[in-house]
Amino acid sequence: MSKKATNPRLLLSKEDTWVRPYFRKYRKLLILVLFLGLLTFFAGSALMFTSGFLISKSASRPWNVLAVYVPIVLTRAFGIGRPLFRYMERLGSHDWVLRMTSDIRLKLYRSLESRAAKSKEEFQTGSILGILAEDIEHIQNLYLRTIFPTLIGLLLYVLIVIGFGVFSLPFALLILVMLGVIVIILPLASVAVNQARVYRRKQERHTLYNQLTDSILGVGDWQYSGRYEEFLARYNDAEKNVRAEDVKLNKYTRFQDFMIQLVFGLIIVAIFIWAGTYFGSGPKGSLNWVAAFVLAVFPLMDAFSPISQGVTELPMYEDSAQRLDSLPVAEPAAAVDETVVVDEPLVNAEIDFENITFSYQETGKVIFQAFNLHVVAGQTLAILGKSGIGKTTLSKILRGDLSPQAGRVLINGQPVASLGEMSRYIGVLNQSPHLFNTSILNNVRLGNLEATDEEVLAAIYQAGLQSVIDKLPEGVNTLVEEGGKRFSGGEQQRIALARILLQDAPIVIIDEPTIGLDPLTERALLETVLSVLKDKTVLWITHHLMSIEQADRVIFIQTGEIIMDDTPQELKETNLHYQYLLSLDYN
Ligand SMILES: Nc1ncnc2c1ncn2[C@@H]1O[C@H](COP(=O)(O)OP(=O)(O)OP(=O)(O)O)[C@@H](O)[C@H]1O
Repeated sequence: MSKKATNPRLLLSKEDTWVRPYFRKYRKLLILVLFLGLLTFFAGSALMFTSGFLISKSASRPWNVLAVYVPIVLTRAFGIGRPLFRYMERLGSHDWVLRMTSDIRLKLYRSLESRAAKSKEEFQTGSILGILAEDIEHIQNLYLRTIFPTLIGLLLYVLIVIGFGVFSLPFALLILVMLGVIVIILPLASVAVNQARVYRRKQERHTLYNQLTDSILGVGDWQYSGRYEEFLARYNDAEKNVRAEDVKLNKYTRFQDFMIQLVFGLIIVAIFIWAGTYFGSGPKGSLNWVAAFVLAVFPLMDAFSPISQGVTELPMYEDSAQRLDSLPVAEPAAAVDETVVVDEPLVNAEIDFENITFSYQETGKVIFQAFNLHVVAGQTLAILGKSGIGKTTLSKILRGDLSPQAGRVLINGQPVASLGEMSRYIGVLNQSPHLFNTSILNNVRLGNLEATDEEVLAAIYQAGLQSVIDKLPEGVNTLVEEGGKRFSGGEQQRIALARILLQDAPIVIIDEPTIGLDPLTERALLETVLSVLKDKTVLWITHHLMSIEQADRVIFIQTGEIIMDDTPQELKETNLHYQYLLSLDYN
């Protein structure tokens, strides 16, 4: 968590970069929404006012038809106006919220994408799901349930007090106090009582998300180890905590609603008495105003009652804002003039690692120290080395997912950082490519969304999937099912390979895609992969030496240095260590 995340009052403070900026950005729409909100309540109140007047007037035998005709027209006008304004206000406020959510989602995506490789390590899947599912929705609700109703309620509060002030100052003061209980005292009391509770509930929900996703991702292992019951019990316990907080909060909400209704009842009685005395002392017909005033107050209840609930939820929004704020700030894209824009597809790409020094911040362990490597364009380079020596780290440095503390990485003489979108340059075939729950065709098309069906099919067949597809009743339109489980490991890798072929990047990193495959499937897959990628620059990270003779060059990394570097044929003849590795692999 960043330092900012511990700031107790982040929401809407100057440091808040997730909520506050949108106030300014869409302020005109905000003003319009507030105005329409006010008009809605005004029309509702005026409707009841004119209706009350009309009923009373009609009952007192009006001396002139115009005395009822005008209120009838007004009743109609306000009756139509109220839903119309409400509709427009809803339209406006949701438009505002959707615009803002879309901005926030984009910002969130950029933030996670800019450090895609790191985000996965820094944030648990559950946290990210929590942010996507809950926090953004909370921020939406912050506007719809708290900010808009509170602002409209406060504005109405002021207007009503001023309105009564026109007739009678003492009564306006009484209304100021009584409505103040609903608009100010009850919300503050609710925050004081529930703040910690709302915050705790949010935290517990978040823990629940983390636990649940973590456990579900490993549900198989829970079952295999015979501890499924324990898993369920743990989850139920965590959920029970959340529910216990919910029950307490609901209890308080019911009490609060009761208090609001009670105070409102008192306000109505007060207005009834005041209007009776105030207008009753005039000429006879003046009593007509009593019903008008009393009825006009009823619709206003809808304006004031949501304030307490909305304000109570503030700590929850605060927590969401803090969590969003703890996300990495998206690294700004390199300025266009510094970015090398390549319009033509790159065919050849050579790679240079120059004096790379790298250690993971978390452990401080130095993985590379002044590491140098030049890879010729079109070369297939096999990278060997003990587990944990840094082979995958090297590929991440090449992709720019990790930045070295010293040195630089060049592709065709250009620093990787200045190249912009890396998928134009590098494709990756790793141990577990993700297949989405859609057709084979769509999964492969991900490599290049512009590709025609013919191009997609060509890539599929090149990846050696013809015989697999032929057996499927729906051919390339067959769904791969979640995570690709409709297909075997080797077949999934071939689908991923087709995707890479379609992507047509000049460099491909192959990071042990054959793990878990039987030797025959492994050999067949490697043969396809290496032959279809033979014109590209390939960095092939491997433990197995199967098919290694197809590489142009083999290097062996040990404690951050290259201790072996030659063609596989030369190494086989001259290098004892390599011969030993070969003997291990083939025995
Ligand atoms: N995010 C990380 N934070 C801290 N240390 C890490 C991180 N990722 C990897 N490491 C460590 O860095 C070292 C190199 O890891 P890397 O995955 O690059 O090794 P590798 O050679 O590809 O291993 P393998 O062949 O087993 O896949 C390991 O000791 C690993 O524990």
